Amino acid sequence: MLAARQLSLQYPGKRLCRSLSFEVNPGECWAILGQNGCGKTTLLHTLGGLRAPDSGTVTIQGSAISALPRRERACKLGVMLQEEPGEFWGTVRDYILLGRYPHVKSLFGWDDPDYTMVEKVIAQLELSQLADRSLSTLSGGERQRARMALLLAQSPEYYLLDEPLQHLDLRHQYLTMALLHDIAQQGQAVIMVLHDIHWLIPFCDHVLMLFNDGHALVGKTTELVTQANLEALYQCRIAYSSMNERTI
Ligand SMILES: Nc1ncnc2c1ncn2[C@@H]1O[C@H](COP(=O)(O)OP(=O)(O)OP(=O)(O)O)[C@@H](O)[C@H]1O
Repeated sequence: MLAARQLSLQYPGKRLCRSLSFEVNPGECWAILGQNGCGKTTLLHTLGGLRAPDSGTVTIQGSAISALPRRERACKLGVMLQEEPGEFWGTVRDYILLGRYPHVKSLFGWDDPDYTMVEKVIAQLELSQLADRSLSTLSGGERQRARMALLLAQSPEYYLLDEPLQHLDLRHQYLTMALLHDIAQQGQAVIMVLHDIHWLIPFCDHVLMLFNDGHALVGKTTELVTQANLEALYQCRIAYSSMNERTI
């Protein structure tokens, strides 16, 4: 389990959360919601060990994330950042292969199962026509699908994703949410920052609502995703009709 205990996060002059405790178990699909600037990315980075908490702890199966060797950490945790630093000059397939890096066993690089896995995720993300193209030539949505494919190739136990639907058209938003839901069903865990509340009820079983004053609501989607809670969270009127169907 990924456990946050008594977590407090802040920047000078801004408290993002205080004494926040929750547990994410294998098989669960979580959404982190809140207004711009409330601290969702900072929280996700802290859960992924990219930032130390100001107080409190984050552990994975009882171990502090910072204590895990890097390769082991990459097998347990996969992080999709909101923005990717740097440029990559290889093909889409080369890029996705990087996801297999923590699993490499041979001194000589990737083995057949790694290549097989990469072809599988290329097909899943509908990237077959683009696999031999330079990554740098892809559109925003195509690149986002390549980033998702890299994470699937990495196949971590816990997926941490910051706005995984950015740049995607409606079809690929749906496919990505269905994919993330399936990943959780298969026994891994998914935690994503989400802005589009329409995907919540069909695909996410847990939710963390982070308010601007640093308090949070944490629990089951079916209990917390109410019109009153959403209006309090986003500070606007919302005509919310829950979309319970997993089809568009
Ligand atoms: N290094 C920093 N120093 C000071 N303040 C920061 C720093 N990084 C982020 N912040 C501030 O902390 C707050 C939380 O930022 P964060 O990126 O976590 O928000 P968010 O909820 O993910 O926002 P968005 O929905 O816009 O992506 C913001 O007000 C941001 O300006």
